[in-house]
Amino acid sequence: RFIGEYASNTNSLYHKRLSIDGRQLNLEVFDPCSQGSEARCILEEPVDWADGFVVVYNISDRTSFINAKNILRQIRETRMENCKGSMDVPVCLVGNKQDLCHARQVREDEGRGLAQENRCNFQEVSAAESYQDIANLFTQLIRQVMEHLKYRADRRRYSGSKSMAKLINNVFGKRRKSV
Ligand SMILES: Nc1nc2c(ncn2[C@@H]2O[C@H](COP(=O)(O)OP(=O)(O)OP(=O)(O)O)[C@@H](O)[C@H]2O)c(=O)[nH]1
Repeated sequence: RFIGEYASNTNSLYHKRLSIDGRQLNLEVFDPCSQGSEARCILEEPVDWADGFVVVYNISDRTSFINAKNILRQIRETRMENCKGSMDVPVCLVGNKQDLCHARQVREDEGRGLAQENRCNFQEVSAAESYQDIANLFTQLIRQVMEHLKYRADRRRYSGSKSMAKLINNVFGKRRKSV
């Protein structure tokens, strides 16, 4: 549901239970209060705990696009510190307020280009006009998040079994020597 007017100058955490592909999920959406003046917007804290990100700008406000660019850089830097070359945490860049395209300040191809540079998904939407597009966008991101978490768990299992194989080799090696 689109709420036209509301106070939104604090960090907000939203909870939702939902079912995707037969799996029951508890979704937590943290909407951080971004800080900074003009085109120097950054998040208050690094968001290294998040499983996925939705970065939103307003297509009729170039400053918000520059802010989104800064936030994407911040996410990328946090990802590089934490992921160490593993598959990226999913990010979706969203150009909102498509209904205001008569006052457009950011071209669609600029948004798409920024998304490509940051290896993330991209979509233009109008939260005011289409609830369904936003719902689909979240569903798509959550599917990617689940894939990403599975990938990380498989990697951990694989490196765990490699260490086990090493351990077994060492033990046998020692035994052979002592026989
Ligand atoms: N025309 C139009 N207005 C929108 C749309 N989405 C949000 N708005 C309006 O834009 C204003 C800002 O929306 P917010 O959701 O507070 O945006 P925000 O980026 O979280 O703003 P901050 O809380 O300042 O960070 C509100 O008045 C919304 O009603 C849209 O798709 N079209």
